[in-house]
Parts: sequence; C-alpha cells; structure tokens
Amino acid sequence: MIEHLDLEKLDRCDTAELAKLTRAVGEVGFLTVSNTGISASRVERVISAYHAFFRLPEAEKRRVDMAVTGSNRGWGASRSEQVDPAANPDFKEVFDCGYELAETNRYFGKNLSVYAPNQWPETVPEFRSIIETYYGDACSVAKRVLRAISVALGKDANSFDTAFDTPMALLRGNYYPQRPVSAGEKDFGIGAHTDYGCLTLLATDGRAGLEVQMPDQSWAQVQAQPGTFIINFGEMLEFWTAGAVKATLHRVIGGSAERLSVPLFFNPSYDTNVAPPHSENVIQAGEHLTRRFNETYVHLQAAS
Ligand SMILES: O=C(O)CCC(=O)C(=O)O
Ligand SMILES: [Fe+2]
Repeated sequence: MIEHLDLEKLDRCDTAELAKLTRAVGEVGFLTVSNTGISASRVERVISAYHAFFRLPEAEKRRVDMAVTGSNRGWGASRSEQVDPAANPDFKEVFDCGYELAETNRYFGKNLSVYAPNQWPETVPEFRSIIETYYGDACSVAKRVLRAISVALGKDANSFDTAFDTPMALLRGNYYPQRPVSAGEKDFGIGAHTDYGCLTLLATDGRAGLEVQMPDQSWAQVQAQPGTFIINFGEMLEFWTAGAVKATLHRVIGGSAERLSVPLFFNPSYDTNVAPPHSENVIQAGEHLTRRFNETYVHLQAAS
C-alpha cells in the first residue's frame, strides 16, 4: 500500500503522520504527499512549459543537446540514457537543469559535471523563469520532507540540513512519447532502476505509467494528479540511513498515450559522506553520482 501524507502535518510533527512516514520509507520506499504549498495550477504550468520545449523542431533541441554540448544539462534525446544495463536505452526524452554555482561557492571553478552551467532554449517564452522558480520551490519542499524523515528516524530535525548547502539537485522533464510500435520486451520509457541520490520529488501530468516494485516483488501502478507529489528515495539515502530508508526499483513501460513527468532529484553537496553512520568506509556523494551518470548516459558511457 502506498501511504498518502500531508506535508503541513509533517511540518508540525504530527505523531500519526510521522508514524505513516516511518512505515512508508522503510517498507515500500514510495509515498504521495499533498499540502506542499505548490498548487496544481503551478505544476500544470511547469508541465506545459516542458511540453512546449519537447514539441520544438529537433534542430532547436539539438542546440542544447547534452551529447553535443558535453554537459549533463539540457536536452537528452530518446535513447540517450540506459538506466538498466539489461534493457535497451530508454525511449523517453529529457530536459535537465540543476544547481548554479555562485562565484564565491567552494566548488566554483572545479569543473564538476554535477554543477555544470545550465543550458536554456531561447525559443520557448518564459521557459527559463518558470522552470527556475519551480526548481527553487521544489527544493524547499524536498528539504521539508527530509526534515520530517530525520524526525521520524529519531534524529534532530535539521540533521541533514548542512549537507544540502550546495545541493547536487537536478530537475528533469521526462517526455514519454507513445510507445513505439516496434518496441519489444527490452524497450521501456524508462527501464527498471533505483534513483541515485537522496529524495526524488515527482510531479506528473496525472497519467498512469509509473510502476513500483512492492516488497512481494509485484509491480504496482502509482499515479498522482498535479498538486499531489510522488516521493521516493535513492541509493545515497539508503546507504546513509543504513537501510532504514529504501531505494525502490521503478520503471515506466509506456503506452498508447504520451506522458510527461517532472522529477526533482534532491541530492546533497558533493563532499558529503553518505556512508552508514560509524562505517569505516567513505562514500562521497559527488563521486557516487558522477559514477552513476557515467554508467547510464550513453554519451558518457562512450567517453569513460
Ligand atoms: O516518469 C515517472 O513517473 C518516473 C521517472 C523516473 O523514475 C526517473 O526519471 O527517474
Ligand atoms: Fe526514477
């Protein structure tokens, strides 16, 4: 069962809501949340902006193609990412933007791909401002959920806060065209994978498509209308909490209708050690994320 949570109640440390959260993070690793302060119409505007981008002629999208610019920002064409090595590269298209470093930031000038400069299309009016504003607000919601998780796990509310001062947070628009008629059993909108980072805050256009692996190994559909968010957890948070938070497999096979989803991958600062508490090993968040990008982006697979 997928728990539905109320973020205002979590902010107030409502005991029953925190108990639901503890169950959700440890058992299924997926939940939905509402009452975030981000309205349905805001999400619809963000989704329309991404739609306008994905409908551009290919030559326009190519100007910000990450395979051409070499950055991991901008457009990723269909088949440019392979999240499951046993499947074919995904047939989704993506648009990625992320954290922009100020010149005074300790990571500035270090040429780290996780903090690459954003690439914006010039021909979609207001695209940049709509997406940048949403990016900031979505990061704030993700932080509030992490605070609640910290409390639910018996730690200080702000135990994660300093680790997120320069978040490797990536906002993605996923565009799933209609499943190609030639698609076979190794073709997916996005193949089965776990997310790489800490917390994923996912908005969708409301269409079905996302499937989540349940504790009994069956695949369950998870669906949410704009204004309700789906939340799941990545590999780093599973390491960092010694398994108290689950990174759950999920996938999108794709169907007869196109679909759009907008995940915010909320990840800590590059130097954060996300190894389990008291472990002798160090797992540097930035190295883990860079390794996962090198494994899954097709243009980086070739280079590394
Ligand atoms: O489209 C979705 O619902 C899920 C997307 C996803 O899993 C991802 O982008 O990592
Ligand atoms: Fe995912």
